[in-house]
Formats: sequence, C-alpha cells, structure tokens
Amino acid sequence: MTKVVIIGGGPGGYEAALVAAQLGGDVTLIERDGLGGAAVLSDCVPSKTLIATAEVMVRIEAARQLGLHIGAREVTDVVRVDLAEVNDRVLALAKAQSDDIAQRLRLEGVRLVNGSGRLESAHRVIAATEEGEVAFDADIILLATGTTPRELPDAPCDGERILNWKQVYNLTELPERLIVVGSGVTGAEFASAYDGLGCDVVLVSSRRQVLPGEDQDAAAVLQRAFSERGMHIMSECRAVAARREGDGVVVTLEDGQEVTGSHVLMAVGAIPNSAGLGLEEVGVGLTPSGHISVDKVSRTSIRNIYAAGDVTGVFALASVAAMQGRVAMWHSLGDAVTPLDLRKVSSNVFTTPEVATVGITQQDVDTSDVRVASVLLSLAPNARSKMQGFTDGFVKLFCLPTTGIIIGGVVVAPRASELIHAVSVAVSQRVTVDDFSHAFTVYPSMSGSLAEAARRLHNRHGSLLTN
Ligand SMILES: Cc1cc2nc3c(=O)[nH]c(=O)nc-3n(C[C@H](O)[C@H](O)[C@H](O)COP(=O)(O)OP(=O)(O)OC[C@H]3O[C@@H](n4cnc5c(N)ncnc54)[C@H](O)[C@@H]3O)c2cc1C
Ligand SMILES: NC(=O)c1ccc[n+]([C@@H]2O[C@H](COP(=O)([O-])OP(=O)(O)OC[C@H]3O[C@@H](n4cnc5c(N)ncnc54)[C@H](O)[C@@H]3O)[C@@H](O)[C@H]2O)c1
Repeated sequence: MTKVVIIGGGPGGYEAALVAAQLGGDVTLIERDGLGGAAVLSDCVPSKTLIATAEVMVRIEAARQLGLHIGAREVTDVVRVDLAEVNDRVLALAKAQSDDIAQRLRLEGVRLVNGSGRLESAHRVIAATEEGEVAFDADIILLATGTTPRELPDAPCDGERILNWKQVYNLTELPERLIVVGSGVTGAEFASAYDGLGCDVVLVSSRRQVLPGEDQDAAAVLQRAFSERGMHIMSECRAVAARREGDGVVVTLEDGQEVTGSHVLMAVGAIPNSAGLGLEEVGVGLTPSGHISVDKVSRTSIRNIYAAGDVTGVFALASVAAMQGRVAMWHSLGDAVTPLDLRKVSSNVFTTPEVATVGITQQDVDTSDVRVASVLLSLAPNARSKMQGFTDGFVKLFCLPTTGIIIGGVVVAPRASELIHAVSVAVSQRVTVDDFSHAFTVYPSMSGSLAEAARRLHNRHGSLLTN
C-alpha cells in the first residue's frame, strides 16, 4: 500500500485524505488543532454562521419598507442581540462540523494523529504529540498547513479589545463601536455583519474603495450600501498602531489621525504557515512571500511532496484548497486528473448584499488583449427585486464575441452565492449565451435577469451595456 502522510486537516488536507483512502492508500493525517482546520474552526464556518444571524437582523430592519412595522424606530430597540448566545452557537456549530469530519475520516480508515507535523526527510514525517514524537514513513507527503492572521507590529492582538478574526467569538457583548482595519473580503464581511447586528462600525480602508481585489462595479455598490447604512468608511487610510486606552482602543493611522472605538478587528491579511516544517532542509521551494510553490497538479519542487490550500497562496478559498488536495492525490496515486483551472472558480463575499463571481474578471478583461463582450444589467427593473425591496444590485456576464461562450459573471444581490451557480455551470461547460438564455427561468425571479443579460449578448457587439 502507498503510504500517504498529510500535514494539516483543513479542506486541503482532509479532502485529500478522503481521496487517498478511496484510492487505497494507507493514509495518516496529522493535525494540531482540530479536523476541518481553520476553515471549519475559526475562519469560514464561524464567520458565515455569525453572518447568518446578522442577516436576520437586517431583514427585520428592512421589513418596514414592505409595510411591516416593528413598533420601534430602530430594530435594536426591539431585538436584543445576545452575543454570548450567538457566539456559543457559532462555536458549537463549528465543533459539530469538525467532529463530523473526524468521524467520516475515521470511517474511511484514515489514521488521525493529534500533533504538530514536520518533515524529517522527503520520505519521513515527525509528529510532535502529547505523548512525544512519532515518526511516519511516507511515499507521498501533502502539506496543507494554511495561514495565520497577519499582525501589525504596533497593534498586537490581545484577544479582548484588539482582535483578529479568530478571537471575535470570545466576545460576550456587542462592541459599542467597532473599528475594522482592512477592507479586503474578511474586513468587509465582518464590517457588514457587525453593522447588521447593530454596532457602530468604522471601516479603515487602505484603498479608495472597499474590496480592492473584487469586481470594482460590485465594490462600488457595496461601498454605497455600507455608507447608506451609516457605516463610517475611512478611505485611503492605513492603520499603523492600535493600543488600549481605558475601556476602549485607539487606532493610529499613517497620517497621524487617531480613531477611537470600544474594540478593533485587524483584518490585514494572513501569512503562510510554512516556517518550522523542515522545508528548506528538504529542499521544498518557496515563493518570495513564503508560500509553498506548486504547479497545477499541486506538486512542489520535490517529486513526492505535494502542497494544497492557503499555504500555496494560489487562491485562498476552501473550495480551491479542497480541489488542490484532491488533485494532488489523484495525480500522485495514478488516477485520472485534470489540472487545477482557476478560470472556473466561483466565490462569494458574504456581505449585505452578497457579491458572487465566477471565471474571468473585469480586471482580466481590462488588462488583457483578449476581446470579450460583456453586459451589466441592473436589478432595479427586475420584478422580484422590487417585490423584495432590493434594487441596488446587478448581474454581469462576460462572453467570447466570436462564439458567445460564457466565460465569467458577477452577481450582486441577496443570496448571490446561490444565483451564481447557473453561471458557474455555464462557464465550466462552455455554454453559449444563446443556450443559456433559452433555458426557462421562473417568473418572477432574479435569475430572470441572468437570462436577460445573456439575451442582450445575442449579437455580441462587444459593448458594455448598462440596463
Ligand atoms: C474570516 C474568513 C472567512 C472565510 N470564508 C470563506 C468562505 O466563506 N468560503 C471560502 O471558500 N473560503 C473562505 N475563507 C478561506 C478559507 O478559510 C481558506 O481558504 C481555507 O481555510 C484553506 O484551507 P487549508 O486547508 O489550506 O487551511 P486551513 O483551513 O487553514 O487548515 C490548515 C490546518 O493545518 C493545521 N496545521 C498547520 N501547521 C500544522 C503542523 N505543522 N502540524 C499539524 N497541523 C498543522 C492548522 O492547525 C489548520 O487546522 C475564509 C477565510 C477567512 C480568514
Ligand atoms: N467569503 C470568502 O470566500 C472569504 C472570506 C474571507 C476571506 N477569504 C479569502 O481570504 C483571502 C484573504 O482575504 P483578507 O481580506 O483576509 O486579506 P487581504 O490580504 O485580501 O486583504 C487585507 C486588506 O487589508 C489592507 N491592509 C493591509 N494593511 C493595512 C493597514 N495597515 N491598514 C489598513 N488596511 C490595511 C490591504 O490593503 C487589503 O486590502 C481572500 O482573498 C479570500 O480569498 C474568502
């Protein structure tokens, strides 16, 4: 039996373990914290659970537009957020998810080792466990060790008032005034969630507009939505330090301004967990940022050592980590394998409204020579949007002008994460705009706007239509 040793039990590691077990490998998975990794225990799952609660608050608040009066001016006057209870639920759900994953892995015959792993050689892994060090021989090794929140040297997190995104679940009371530093996906999602829960939120954004890495038309909608909800966005500001003062915090910006709040959440990116793994000693190549270099089948510079997930810096998504892990095992264990294709990845920013994207981006289109036809269709005229009191979003489709094949899309809407799937199938199956628009959509529905966008691309003049 081929001996497979995996370090890291997040989506990159545990999905790989399932494939390796299915293909008959003798699989050992070493994880120091808990199965499911940071994705399940502290990052993706907890944040989306918190956001689910915040969404309900936002919907209650929006009810008055629909003729439902909640008997008070502010939603927070009638709905009391018990943050201790909310966070208990968040953590219990994450733990249950982690336990389910552990149980499934055990059922599939994966050997689970609770400890910290490192390479001794290209064919031997050491796990430091509570009982001491244990060595495992390996034919194939997968490194899927994820990342750690980046800290600013002068803003060390204390877990009480100066927080990273893993520490917010310790809070038992809603922050009175939360400063969120960083307006990438993590910062934007937490700013949106705490604003929805009723906190006064200040967002320190290093760029002109929030979500610098996302579709800029979508980011503009979100920036407007945040401002209209009363969030204070400090654009083109960088934090350099944060300190406790009395019952609050003071964040110092690069230009010397000071921002005061009750708490600060640092969302300034993450650094790869690649130190201390024995990589340099064994000769595993790293990028200048310290991520592990991999090719499209997840191979590192050492023949039998693979890497998957955030530690590779390829695309920090749970879905991509899982696919990289599976691809690594299909490749190393001799199964049919399709190299990772980032042009088909779909992702979602879980803000209010949500921003979902798949395939080619507007930035790719604007910076490449490839001719692309696109249409951006506002959701304002969509009957379902009007009924639901939502008019600020849009759908956007990209296609090749010669063939009409759909190569990407963006949806800004409530539940955009669900709406994008049709476009994702179109991108992965190379569906044309004509075929896409000929499929029936429900009336009234927001997906009707996706079909309408495809219809507008029938002649594909390569223009950017708005409405
Ligand atoms: C706040 C937040 C929200 C997110 N939301 C989403 C989302 O909605 N959707 C989405 O697709 N992605 C989301 N992501 C990204 C997603 O969480 C990551 O892409 C995903 O966790 C990557 O999985 P991974 O397996 O590479 O690493 P991780 O999930 O980080 O798991 C790595 C594991 O390796 C363990 N480990 C590290 N070193 C060692 C060692 N030496 N020995 C043993 N174990 C070790 C760690 O303890 C950890 O458990 C979010 C990220 C953040 C920060
Ligand atoms: N819904 C999701 O799928 C989801 C959610 C969260 C994170 N993620 C993944 O995690 C990745 C990382 O996202 P992220 O937001 O954690 O990190 P990021 O690196 O993308 O964003 C960090 C932001 O903080 C800003 N920043 C850095 N230093 C600053 C300072 N001193 N003051 C003010 N701003 C500062 C940066 O300019 C950047 O815009 C994303 O690319 C995404 O793939 C996904």
